[in-house]
Amino acid sequence: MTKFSSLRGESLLQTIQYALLLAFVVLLLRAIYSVFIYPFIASPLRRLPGPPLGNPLLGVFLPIAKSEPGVIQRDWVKEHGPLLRAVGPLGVERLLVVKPADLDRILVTGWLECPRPDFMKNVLGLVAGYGLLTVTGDEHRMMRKVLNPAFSIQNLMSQTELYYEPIEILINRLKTLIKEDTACTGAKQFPMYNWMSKVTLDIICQTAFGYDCNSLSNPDNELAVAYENLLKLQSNETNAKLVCVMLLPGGPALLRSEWGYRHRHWFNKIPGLSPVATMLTCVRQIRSICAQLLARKIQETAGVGAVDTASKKDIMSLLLRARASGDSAKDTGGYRMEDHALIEQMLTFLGAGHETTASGLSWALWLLASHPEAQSKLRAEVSSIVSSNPRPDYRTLKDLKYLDGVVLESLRVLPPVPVTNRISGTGFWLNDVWVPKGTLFCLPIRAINTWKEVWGDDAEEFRPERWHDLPQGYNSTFSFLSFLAGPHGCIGKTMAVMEMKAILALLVANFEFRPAHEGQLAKPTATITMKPADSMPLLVRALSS
Ligand code: HEM
Repeated sequence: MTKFSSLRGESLLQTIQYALLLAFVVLLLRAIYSVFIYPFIASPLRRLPGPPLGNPLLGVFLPIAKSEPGVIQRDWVKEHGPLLRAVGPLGVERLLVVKPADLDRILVTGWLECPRPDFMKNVLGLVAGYGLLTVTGDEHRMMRKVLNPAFSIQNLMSQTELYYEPIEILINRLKTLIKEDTACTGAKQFPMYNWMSKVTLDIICQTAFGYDCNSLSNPDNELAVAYENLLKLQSNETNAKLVCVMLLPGGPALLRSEWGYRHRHWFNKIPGLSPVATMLTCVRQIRSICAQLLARKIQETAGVGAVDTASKKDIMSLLLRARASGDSAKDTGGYRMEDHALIEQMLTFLGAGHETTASGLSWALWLLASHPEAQSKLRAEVSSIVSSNPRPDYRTLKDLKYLDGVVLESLRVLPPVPVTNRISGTGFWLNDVWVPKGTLFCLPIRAINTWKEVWGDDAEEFRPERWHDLPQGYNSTFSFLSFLAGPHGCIGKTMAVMEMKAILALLVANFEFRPAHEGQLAKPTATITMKPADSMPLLVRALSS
């Protein structure tokens, strides 16, 4: 009996060994097929034009990593046309799509079949909360329906006044620092990205949560410090490391879990992965501040402390009032945003609404500094308005034509999000090309915004006037894609444009901006957003009022 069971045990062990060996061989063959055979001879996309396949293990990874964000994609479009294939590491194919009809298929008519890829949702969720940026389908539709009223024109109009306190603090701080400068030249060099990051953080805290963060005057503010530490981590390298951890089986769940957070110090022991531990710490700090702010808001909305909540214009107060009255649930078939989901949205607004706008403003200031004639024209337009009304309202800002051109043109030429991705959840025909399930789409925003076929030969130049006489081929949805388009297009677009206008109008009316030194070049770098690697040093001269 014992001999019989030991024989059975041995043959079971042998069977397991054979099964494991077989599984290994199958996986190996599959990997060899995907990397070395499929993209070269079997893929239905292989006949599309595109850059050379290069090393099968790395694909186009190195040229992308070495190039300025969005520029290599632009060069490929120039060389190979508006629908091309590039093969990334391990044979993963991506389609670059530029033509309006193709973008419409991916972003609008077929948006449900083309969601954000998992690695993108996981990275966005980790740094900007598991809110609107990470959901899709019905959940997204309902969430967006609940949030839309907070971004309505009517609400934005009533919020515009909230921008001005932080902007005035910024202007006074810059003026004081220029005056205190021992060189006394009337001008001083400032890392403008850092200042734009502070003012936009203070504005989003006011407009989204009614919270006075005041990072401009109080650099020790807990939220400001956590954000500063998080932003310091941003680099191509950190992004690549984070994506690698996210691609490991169980990686996203580990980073999201309480266990992962408690054992985050282990990342410090793995060479090169310490930024992951710091990132988890910063995001936890930001999340817990959001939870405290929400708890306070819920108390206010319940009438505790006799606060006049009806007059509060911030997004959170509005969402809580709608939730308490049951209005939001009526329109969304009973969908109710619970507290934990609201905290994730708060993180999303902070992440998506702060750094993007700060980058957009830094690039606008750079373009104005390097185009003094455009800066003078803008000053001529805004100075008289600002001198008679230092806090221009929504309508006044909207009617300033040259300011409008400057904001749109800088977002077109140097978009804060230079490239984004989607994935095909099912196989489908795109024109006459069969796109297999699982194909990555690279939407090269910077290349689309400067596509010569639409914008003409001077497409890459900064020329705000072009917005007053748009080219014939201009498509109002797909030729300027800085905020993307379709159901996942930026919910904060109008808010961001208004905020940029208010800040630029007041800055240009009060200061002159020049390059920090002769021959200065912009140094864009990107993780998720494209920001200046050197924090955009500019020479700032205070203008006499
Ligand atoms: C200049 C400033 C901004 C730029 C360039 C920008 C750009 C974008 C882009 C390109 C997307 C789509 C990303 C993708 O799906 O791949 C997006 C989505 C989003 N943005 Fe913005 N954004 C800006 C400001 C804001 C502001 C101020 C807020 C909110 C306060 C905001 C909130 C969001 C949210 C929640 C989404 C996800 C929308 C959805 O999936 O339904 N953004 N933004």
